[in-house]
Amino acid sequence: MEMEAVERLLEWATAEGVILDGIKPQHLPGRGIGIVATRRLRADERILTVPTTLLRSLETTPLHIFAALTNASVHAILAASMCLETSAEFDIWCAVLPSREEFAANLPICWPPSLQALLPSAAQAILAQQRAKSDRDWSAVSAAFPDIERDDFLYAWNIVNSRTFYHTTPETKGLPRDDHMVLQPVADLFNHGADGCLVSFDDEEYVFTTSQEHEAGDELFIRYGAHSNDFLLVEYGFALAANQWDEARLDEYVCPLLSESQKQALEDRDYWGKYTLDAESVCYRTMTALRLLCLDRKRWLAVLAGTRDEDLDKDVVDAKLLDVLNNFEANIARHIAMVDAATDGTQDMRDILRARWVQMKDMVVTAASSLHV
Ligand SMILES: C[S@@+](CC[C@H](N)C(=O)[O-])C[C@H]1O[C@@H](n2cnc3c(N)ncnc32)[C@H](O)[C@@H]1O
Repeated sequence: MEMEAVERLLEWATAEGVILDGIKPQHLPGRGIGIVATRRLRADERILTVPTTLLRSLETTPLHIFAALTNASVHAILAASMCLETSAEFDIWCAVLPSREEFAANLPICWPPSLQALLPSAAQAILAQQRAKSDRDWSAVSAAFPDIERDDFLYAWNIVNSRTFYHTTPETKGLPRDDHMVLQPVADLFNHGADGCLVSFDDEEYVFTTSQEHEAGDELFIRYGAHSNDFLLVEYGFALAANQWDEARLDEYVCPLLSESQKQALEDRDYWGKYTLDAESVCYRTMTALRLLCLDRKRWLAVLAGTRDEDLDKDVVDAKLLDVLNNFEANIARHIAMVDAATDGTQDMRDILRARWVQMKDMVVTAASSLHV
């Protein structure tokens, strides 16, 4: 995309009251457009202000669209409204949005099913939910607006999915949390990072403020949420190389080891499932389940009650954990081999997929090497 499109967007946006102070959009390799500092910035500087009048929300949706979709989600309404909009102003905004080809390459929802099937199970679960939501929204919109093409709707739906901001007004406050969303120009060019700028809004404006100092040329981020890489990959089409919120699910390796009665004991105490591994270690739930495989019930309960020191059984539980991690690693190796053998989709898709499995392998290897078994 040419830079003139960004220049035109800025010209229009500033004429409409958007204020950029010390920042500008810039093409960044591998991240599309992002926001960079044009000068040294202090912490607590207001760098971007977007007037509420420029937000695309439920309230600014033309009445006939809103009225035809009364039971649909705000996500569906915003996407339908994008499909039906014909103003020249909106064209200026759309010119900087990611292309359909970029979405097709990056977003798993657009991939061939054979590649989707090679996603880690946590990502597949997120994808299934996303698809259910988009199918529901498409049913509502196609019934109300039969002239909207499915491909156009899905493109708009993905734009809304990957670029909206949390926002409420007294009128929208009562809606479900998922419906508290608005689109806004320029602000939607911030990429995601852990140390993001601060965001806030009131009736008049949406405001972005630095949370720390930045040098000129630094990219500025906002935090989309405390998301794992599986979530980022499915919802936004990228994963971070270093992600403090990354995690992998261990359920498929832990649950089959437990008998019915052990499962019941865990369920009774709310320790069944949701076993996770993060960049540093496995969660307490996992250790509790694995401990049940190693100890008799009396001792296991004593650890839970705090009357038996959990370190007493550390070696034997760690050995069980190592078995689990080794099984996981073997499964990762199988998936990497399947991705390498795959011919469906594009090389970009397969590279994204492979990179995700390699990240998981790194997590498993790090966790295994910290065990002294
Ligand atoms: C709200 S938009 C941000 C602006 C976007 N880069 C653009 O060119 O329009 C969200 C999209 O930006 C990209 N993105 C955001 N943060 C990223 C990051 N840390 N690394 C790579 N891509 C990122 C993803 O494609 C994501 O779907």
